[in-house]
Amino acid sequence: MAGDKQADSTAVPAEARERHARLAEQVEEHRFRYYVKDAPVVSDAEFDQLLRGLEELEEAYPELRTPDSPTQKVAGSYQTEFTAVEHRERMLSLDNTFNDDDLAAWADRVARELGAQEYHFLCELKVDGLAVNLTYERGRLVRAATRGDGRTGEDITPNVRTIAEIPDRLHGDRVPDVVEIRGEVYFPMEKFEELNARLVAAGDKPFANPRNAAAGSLRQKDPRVTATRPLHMVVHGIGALEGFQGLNRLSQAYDLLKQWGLPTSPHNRVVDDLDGVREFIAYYGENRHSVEHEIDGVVVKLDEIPLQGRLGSTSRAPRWAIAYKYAPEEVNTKLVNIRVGVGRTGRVTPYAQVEPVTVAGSEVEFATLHNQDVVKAKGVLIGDTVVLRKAGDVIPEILGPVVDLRDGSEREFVMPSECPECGTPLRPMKEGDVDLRCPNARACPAQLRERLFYLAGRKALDIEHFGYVAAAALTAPLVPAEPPLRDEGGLFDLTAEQLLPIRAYVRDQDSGLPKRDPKTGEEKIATVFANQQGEPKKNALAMLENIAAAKERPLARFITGLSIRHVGPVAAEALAREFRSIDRIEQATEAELADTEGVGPIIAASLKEWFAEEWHREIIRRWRAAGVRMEQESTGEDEGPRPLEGLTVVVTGTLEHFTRDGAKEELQRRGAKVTGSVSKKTSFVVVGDSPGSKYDKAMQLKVPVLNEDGFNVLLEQGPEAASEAAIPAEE
Ligand SMILES: NC(=O)c1ccc[n+]([C@@H]2O[C@H](COP(=O)([O-])OP(=O)(O)OC[C@H]3O[C@@H](n4cnc5c(N)ncnc54)[C@H](O)[C@@H]3O)[C@@H](O)[C@H]2O)c1
Ligand SMILES: [Zn+2]
Repeated sequence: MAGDKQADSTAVPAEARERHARLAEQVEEHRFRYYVKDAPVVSDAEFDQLLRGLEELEEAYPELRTPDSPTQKVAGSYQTEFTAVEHRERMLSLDNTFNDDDLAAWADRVARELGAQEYHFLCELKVDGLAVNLTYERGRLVRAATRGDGRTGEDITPNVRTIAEIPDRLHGDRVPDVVEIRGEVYFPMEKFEELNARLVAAGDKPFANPRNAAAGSLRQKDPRVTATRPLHMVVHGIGALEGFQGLNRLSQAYDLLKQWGLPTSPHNRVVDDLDGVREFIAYYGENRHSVEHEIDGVVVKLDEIPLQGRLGSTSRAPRWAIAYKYAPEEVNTKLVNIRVGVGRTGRVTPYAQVEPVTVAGSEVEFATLHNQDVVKAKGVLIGDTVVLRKAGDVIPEILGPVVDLRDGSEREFVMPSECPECGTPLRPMKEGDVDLRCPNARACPAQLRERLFYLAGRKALDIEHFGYVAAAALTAPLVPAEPPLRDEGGLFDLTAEQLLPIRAYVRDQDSGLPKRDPKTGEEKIATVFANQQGEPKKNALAMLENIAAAKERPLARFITGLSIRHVGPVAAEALAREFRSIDRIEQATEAELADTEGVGPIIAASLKEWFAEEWHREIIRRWRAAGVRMEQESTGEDEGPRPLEGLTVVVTGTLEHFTRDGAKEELQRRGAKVTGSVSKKTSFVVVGDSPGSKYDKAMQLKVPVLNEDGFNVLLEQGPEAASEAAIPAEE
């Protein structure tokens, strides 16, 4: 074999030639799975890597760059179930860059080619969907096709007709004889989970991600199926154009497309130079998820259409445009196991343990699965290769399984019936709840650990040097047998002597599991608070000091730290503002709690339930005995007169000079009570723009209504003057 190749008169080593052939075959195979089956088995990043491998070989050995190399073609041409149709004008792909240097090199090339000509860059979002070509003749949609190999695509006209935002007829009288419109059909991320759930329930294969869902939904034999899918389109180019003159700028052409009724993108921007492009790239890098569709990058185009022609195209991509790709947010990895974790309110949630992968800059080993219904709906099996997505700061999630890689060894997840940490049978809190809970709230080591960690965390008491490992060590040590904390009550009584003997598992905060030594595989156990001489570690002393200092934290932080269901920092603030001490919250009636703005009936009921538990009240007593006040500090500014004492005010709608919270604060500072619903007892309703039903209710009940001017009168001159400034009730 090797001999044969050497006999070949070429300079390409046999090994390189073989590697090229192998890679080319792989690329073709993956393209087939991606473009025809709508079910790729590798991530885009892995695919791009293979393609780059080919390109690098061809750089080194240009002879390998034959016209039928996958690097020279737009995808491939395949036999499919659809009728083949020729595009009038070729549909091209785009050259990619992944960094600023390559982008600058492209811009330099453009500058060199165009010399002294003036030109602009048109920045667009790179929509992650599938490319479609719409042909309109005399304003009527006559054909829609996929890109195919760029010359010949698949006829999907009946399918495309089911997409509501694609017009059957172009509006206006100035429409061309013939125009090809290029764009991207996409599937909205927020509908994706629902679709997979439906498919799985019907026994069909789920999609691995929204892009495949778009392609798979559009490329249906039966257009009635397509019609049930929430597909959308964004147009981003023009192909053939007949009987129409005078298009000079692509950005202006888009305005025209918009007038014709086509769905153009609201995000396009024309900029003068590369710095403008960089700004656009940076902006959408930050705001990638504020857009209605998934994007995988930015497309930069030369805006001047005649100059585009001067730069021309290669066999696969225009030279006048370039795609800048963002770091991928999706990777493929193996779903090693599905475990369940117990949260601080006892909620038991399945989570995925995957083979560790790096995505969006961080290593991921765990992904959320929410509850057992979500696991079912996603159609994932333990052992599957899955598509994992990590978008920005959001917790990593699993999009879907790569069904085509199953080998039969995968197994279904079964929700355990008992708490993994305390063995208590799990049950829903209320009938009909999807979530299962461990009802052993007080003694379940997982719940106690999580509650304590939250109590010491940023949102609550913010105790430095009190992390997850400490929370676990204090509540469930291996030594001593009796843990220093049986619940949160003893937090402020901890002493150095209690800490010193503690030996405990070093637990991982994401999974709650003991960490393992990477070398031996054994679970890590540590003397958490003492050094080798048996003296307290610096951190341990600092922790104790910080615990003592935390006694002075504002009331709201204590309320937050109690892990009362539904009571987060916002509700805690509202409660602290209104009631000013933990005792008054305990003594308040459910109705009084519910009537507090920012609280409402669900939280009110939850508070009542919480205070009904004896051991909960004991926590408060012990904290108080340790010197914690849990009362709202009166600051200097709060000491002022309280001219609005006794009034109950509702604020609704948008005010011009106050935020809603700002308005509330002004009222409360003057002693008024602010509530969320209008009743006969309401003294005033302050209305801004678009006030809605509360305004109607106030009018109905003849409660005085104040606009922003009236509100200022109330703040500055008091209730009597405000009554006169009220909007008269309609008769
Ligand atoms: N995972 C796999 O197995 C697999 C296989 C094949 C291809 N792929 C992926 O498909 C992509 C390659 O496809 P490609 O050759 O179409 O290149 P591309 O997707 O990188 O770029 C070209 C396409 O971008 C689209 N596009 C989106 N927004 C646009 C805009 N504003 N202006 C112009 N065009 C816009 C157009 O449809 C155009 O055809 C890569 O992301 C690759 O990873 C993946
Ligand atoms: Zn438990």
